Amino acid sequence: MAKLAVIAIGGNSLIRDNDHQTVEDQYDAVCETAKHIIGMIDQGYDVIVTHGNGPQVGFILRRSEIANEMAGMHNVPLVSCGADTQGAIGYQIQQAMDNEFRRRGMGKSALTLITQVVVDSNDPAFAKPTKPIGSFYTEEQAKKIQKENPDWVMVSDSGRGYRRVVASPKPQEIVEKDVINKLVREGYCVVAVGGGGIPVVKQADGSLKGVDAVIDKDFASSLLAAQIQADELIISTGVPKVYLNYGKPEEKALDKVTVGELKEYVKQNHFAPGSMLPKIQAVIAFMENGGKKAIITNPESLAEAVAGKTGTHVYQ
Ligand SMILES: Nc1ncnc2c1ncn2[C@@H]1O[C@H](COP(=O)(O)OP(=O)(O)O)[C@@H](O)[C@H]1O
Ligand SMILES: NC(=O)OP(=O)(O)O
Repeated sequence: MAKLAVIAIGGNSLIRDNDHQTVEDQYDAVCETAKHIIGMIDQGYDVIVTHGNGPQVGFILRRSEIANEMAGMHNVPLVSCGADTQGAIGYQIQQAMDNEFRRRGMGKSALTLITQVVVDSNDPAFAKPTKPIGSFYTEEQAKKIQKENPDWVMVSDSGRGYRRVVASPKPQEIVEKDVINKLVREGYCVVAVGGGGIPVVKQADGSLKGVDAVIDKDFASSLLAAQIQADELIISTGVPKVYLNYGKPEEKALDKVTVGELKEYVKQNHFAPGSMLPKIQAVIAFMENGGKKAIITNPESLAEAVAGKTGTHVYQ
């Protein structure tokens, strides 16, 4: 029987560097990633592909703001920018997967599901933005931008530059989880929970309403994986493995690690907040909610990682 994996692709891992940020560059990265995901499917996996949107949602929001400042165009609310990324990135992944399925005569197809994710309107995250979006800026650029936009909150993003941050409430419920579960178990490759899902709150009468925020896609993917009892949560990001003392001379790769050991390493501050820490927290949450195994690796190592040859493997 096929194993069911939720595989979460980082928004940053779809953008190779500052010189490769166009939609076409991103599609090239998506096509590469699709080949690696198919390398997993070949090994007997059914997959739900989830993806980030940090850079992309920030680009769309900034375009809207500039169009508003320069041409008086209406602003696009952040929640709609997030929904736009779900469609645009989902379209690219769906097309790339389908082209590859067809090329290899695999008789499978991919489809993208608009996914809403319920958050708590009283989540303290609304008062304390933490989710980096959009471009990376140098310290000098960040100071200038902050002066021009006093309402922005900017932080240093894991030593990679300065970025604008927005509210990132915790996901509580994946609204479309039953249909996602049904479709993947029928054999579709389902693209869902894009950008962590479109954040919505439940109103008194039970109706849903969008809110301006960006949900962490690793937390949302972890919740989805636990709720549909996926066998594995796989997080695909910019590094082949997780490291202790990352970026220091005594850096050490983690090959196999237990949840208990990971919790100890979190206490020892081995994982940067805003980048690796949320991934580790998402993996711990999945494992504590009944998950059997999680892997963290980069897109090009996916097939080798599920074969046990690389990546960081997390066990109970
Ligand atoms: N301990 C660590 N081990 C490995 N990578 C780390 C660690 N701490 C921070 N990182 C950084 O976190 C990055 C992943 O976070 P990020 O780029 O924000 O994710 P995403 O791929 O979801 O966009 C890695 O590429 C690496 O630069
Ligand atoms: N929404 C989200 O978590 O995006 P990134 O993976 O790009 O940070």
